[in-house]
Amino acid sequence: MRILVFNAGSSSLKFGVFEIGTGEAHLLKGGFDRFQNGYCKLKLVHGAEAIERHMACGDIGAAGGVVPALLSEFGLSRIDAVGHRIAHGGPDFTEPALLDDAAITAIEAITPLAPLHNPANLEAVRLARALWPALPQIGVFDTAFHQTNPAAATTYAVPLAWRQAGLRRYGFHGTSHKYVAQRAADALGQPLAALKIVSCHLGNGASACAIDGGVSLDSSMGITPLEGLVMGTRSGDVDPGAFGFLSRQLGLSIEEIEDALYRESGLLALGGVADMRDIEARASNGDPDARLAIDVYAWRARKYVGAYAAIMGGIDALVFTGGIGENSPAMRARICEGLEFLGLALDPVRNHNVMLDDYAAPRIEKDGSRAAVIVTETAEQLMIARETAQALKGK
Ligand SMILES: Nc1ncnc2c1ncn2[C@@H]1O[C@H](COP(=O)(O)OP(=O)(O)O)[C@@H](O)[C@H]1O
Ligand SMILES: CC(=O)OP(=O)(O)O
Ligand SMILES: [Mg+2]
Repeated sequence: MRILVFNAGSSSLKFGVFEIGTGEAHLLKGGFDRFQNGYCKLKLVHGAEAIERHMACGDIGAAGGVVPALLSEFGLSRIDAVGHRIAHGGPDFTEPALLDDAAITAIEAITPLAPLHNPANLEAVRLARALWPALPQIGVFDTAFHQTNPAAATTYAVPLAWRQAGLRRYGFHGTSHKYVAQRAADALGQPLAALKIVSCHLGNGASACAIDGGVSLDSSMGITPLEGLVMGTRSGDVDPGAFGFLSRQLGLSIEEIEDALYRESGLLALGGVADMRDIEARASNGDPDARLAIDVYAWRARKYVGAYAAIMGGIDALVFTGGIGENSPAMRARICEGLEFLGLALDPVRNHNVMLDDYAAPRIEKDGSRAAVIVTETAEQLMIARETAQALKGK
């Protein structure tokens, strides 16, 4: 079965074409990012060929519109199904689902809980339904993997009426955390069931996940993808008392505060730009704001690694993935600083020599480090293709 996958993130649109059957083949990989002034960057991988293009697409919607032409350019216009990343599945979408009118209405209803994601995800769904009305469209949810989190992890200590209204923690990036945990187990040559893993998905959005025996135990994201780590434009953890403070001191409304926590916070607020590549370039030129942004980012991430080692009673492997986790040796080193007390020591040379591809998930801990440190590409698109094929097989 040939499956086209759309993965709209908060700063990028990724897509892939897969043949999933008795075997698995990745026929085309693509990613649009760095949207600026009506343009963006497109990276394609087709077999052994890597292609980069400068495209006249100002946003994720416009980028999606280019995909059919790319499929025909590479002779991949015949597809059998479309798989979609949907960030927030709320309480009802706990497994892959056929995206019919009723499902789309239900996902729209959750949109206020993922304002940077669900609208972009749904834009891709609408586009694909218009282009391929006869094909099944399947949604795969970021929140699904975290259903195993115990009540102790998902419960906010707030009034019962609020909890009854649906206020609870969900967790996101589940497709990625699930995939990289298995990659880590493969790299270690050990069964996933025997491992305590802390996975750090550090992209434009970022989250940490405690995975014990292959099961998600806790995620740093909450009812929305705003809680937890510092992100490109999102704050991560903030004292909820900030709402009252900002309302009294600055006269801000809840909508204004929320909007700023999603779109004007994180690296952008601290260092002036949302993209870690730019932050690192500024920091290496001595910019104190960029340096502070890196300090806060690493501190928060390290704090979650320690917390998750504590709730699992140890850590066998720390896994880095996502654009920053995969590509920034400096950030990996900063996060691992001082974690020797957990039996985790990074090897600086291995950390700097990481080369990633579909097959490599290198170990970068020092010889003798009790806990492993592993870097791996994530493969949300592949996971979505697998789950789409699986869902359709059951039909
Ligand atoms: N070589 C690199 N060094 C540091 N950061 C990088 C590098 N390449 C990508 N990144 C960062 O990865 C982040 C985007 O991650 P990605 O996983 O692609 O995003 P999304 O959450 O939209 O899927 C950006 O902050 C970007 O700067
Ligand atoms: C949930 C989330 O933050 O996703 P992304 O990293 O793609 O923005
Ligand atoms: Mg992403």
